[in-house]
Amino acid sequence: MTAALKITDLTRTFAIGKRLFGPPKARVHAVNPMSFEVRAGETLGIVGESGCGKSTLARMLVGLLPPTSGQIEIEGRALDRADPAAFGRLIQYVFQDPVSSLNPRKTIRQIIEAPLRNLHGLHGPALDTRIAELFEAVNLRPEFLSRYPHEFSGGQAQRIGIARALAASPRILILDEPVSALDVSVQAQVLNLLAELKARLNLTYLFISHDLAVVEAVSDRIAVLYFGSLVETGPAEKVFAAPRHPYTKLLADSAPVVGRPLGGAQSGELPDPLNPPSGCAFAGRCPRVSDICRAEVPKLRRIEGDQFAACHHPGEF
Ligand SMILES: Nc1ncnc2c1ncn2[C@@H]1O[C@H](COP(=O)(O)OP(=O)(O)OP(=O)(O)O)[C@@H](O)[C@H]1O
Repeated sequence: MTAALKITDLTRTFAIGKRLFGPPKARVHAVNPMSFEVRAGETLGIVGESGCGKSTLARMLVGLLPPTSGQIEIEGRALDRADPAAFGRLIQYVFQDPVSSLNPRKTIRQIIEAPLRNLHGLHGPALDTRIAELFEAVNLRPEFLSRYPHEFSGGQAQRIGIARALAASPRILILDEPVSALDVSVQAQVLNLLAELKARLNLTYLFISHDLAVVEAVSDRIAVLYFGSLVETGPAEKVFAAPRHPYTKLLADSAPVVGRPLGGAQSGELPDPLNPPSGCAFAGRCPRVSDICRAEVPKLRRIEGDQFAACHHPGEF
């Protein structure tokens, strides 16, 4: 079956200390050659501590940032960066901070209208019908359309953000910490809405979050990122319960409580992104480190069933 989303050797570096002539002084490797697939109808959770490359990956996937190299395919079609509307019609982004992601000078109607006009050329009664449908889909009252973003609570604003993303009729949503800015009481409502929309519209989700309990609850599979690389992927019920990569174990051990972020895992030393180690990037923090770990970057390989890890000593802890 064709994957909903497939990335192949996707890479992004950033030049630091640019000079007018000649090469930059240094390069940060934000995303190292990364390959994975997301199956149709699946939710892939993406976790990892701050700076591991989650946002850079997400921004490449929605066409906001050009990759340094590699390929992005949606439903078997390679995305062409020369055609940003092609990205827009297939893959959309829901932002972490719902209120500030909405233009404060535009009414909600203007915000929702833009993708319908620009990507689908809708106008007149067809436009009105589609706006009404979208508002109903996210359980918002039609009279809200004439209001401005600051008049809404976080939960309502996130529903508007979701309606705006759906206006493009995408196949895939990138949900970047979609509930972490919301009150706990509202988080479940928004998560339920997302689950309902996914089933109804046959969507595929990438769900990025620091909150392991939320990721575990909403995902079918989970991908763990460390220092710009995928270090483990597998079924949601396996990855934290029976981790194979020592970094996943560290995350799982440090966030046992629902709603608790990845606090404890931040205590170790991350390598210097300007001067990455020659072997495994986790070697400096790993209790099972050996000579091969310092010499050779481990490749992501199948450990058991659908569980993959990039470790020279998987599960040995
Ligand atoms: N525009 C940029 N210029 C230089 N370095 C960058 C740029 N954007 C990101 N980076 C670097 O790339 C790496 C990955 O950053 P990224 O923001 O993707 O991580 P993240 O996992 O999303 O973190 P967070 O959860 O804090 O948003 C970091 O080392 C970061 O400093």
